[in-house]
Amino acid sequence: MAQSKEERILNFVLQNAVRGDPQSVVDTIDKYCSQKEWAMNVGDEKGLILDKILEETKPSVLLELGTYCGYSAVRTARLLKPSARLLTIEFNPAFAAIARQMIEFAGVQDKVKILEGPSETIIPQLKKKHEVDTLDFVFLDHWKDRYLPDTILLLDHGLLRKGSVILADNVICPGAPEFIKYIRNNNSFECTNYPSHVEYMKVKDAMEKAVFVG
Ligand SMILES: O=C(NC/C=C/[C@H]1OC[C@H](O)[C@@H]1O)c1cc([N+](=O)[O-])cc(O)c1O
Ligand SMILES: [Mg+2]
Repeated sequence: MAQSKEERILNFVLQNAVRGDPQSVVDTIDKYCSQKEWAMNVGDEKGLILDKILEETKPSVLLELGTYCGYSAVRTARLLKPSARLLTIEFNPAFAAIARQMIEFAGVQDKVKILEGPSETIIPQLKKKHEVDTLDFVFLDHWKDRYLPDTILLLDHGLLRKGSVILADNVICPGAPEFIKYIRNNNSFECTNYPSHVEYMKVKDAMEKAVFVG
């Protein structure tokens, strides 16, 4: 069977990064995806915005939607305190398998748990099945037309508390217009836009931070 792009990215990491060193895994994926094959990781430029917001928020319980190869899970986990936990939801089994190996190679498997399946099924299970009370930080990077329905699911299931931070990737490209319209017009959220570029490209993109104020 021909190798997938995601398998090529993983193999490049296994052969060129340092086992147990999450920064080297992040840098190696960025090197491959900027020089050899583009892939939809949040990347180095928007990754620095993610880093800054994580360092400001100091979250203990985090949720990511859209694991893909595990780039942002590794990038996030490298900044978390030892007791913090990241749950990351991935719909595609092939991507989940790549991400699992990426996360283990980086040595952050004790902080990261991949939940395989559709976000609309898993979000309602977070409290009872995954022992979540409320979420401190949510990173939206999955299908862009799921940003709004999944944000509403988080609210409906009492998963946000005063101060919970939602950070959304790609609010310009590919764009999440319904999500942006809703979140910027909802007084329960305080929004901040962070202009940037699509990973590894000169195309304009942005991230949106929405703090739940209750
Ligand atoms: O579609 C994008 N993301 C969709 C991600 C989908 C992931 O979540 C579920 C699916 O199995 C995949 O792992 C995307 C697309 C571009 N792009 O420039 O086309 C840039 C990005 O940062 C993106 O996140
Ligand atoms: Mg993205």
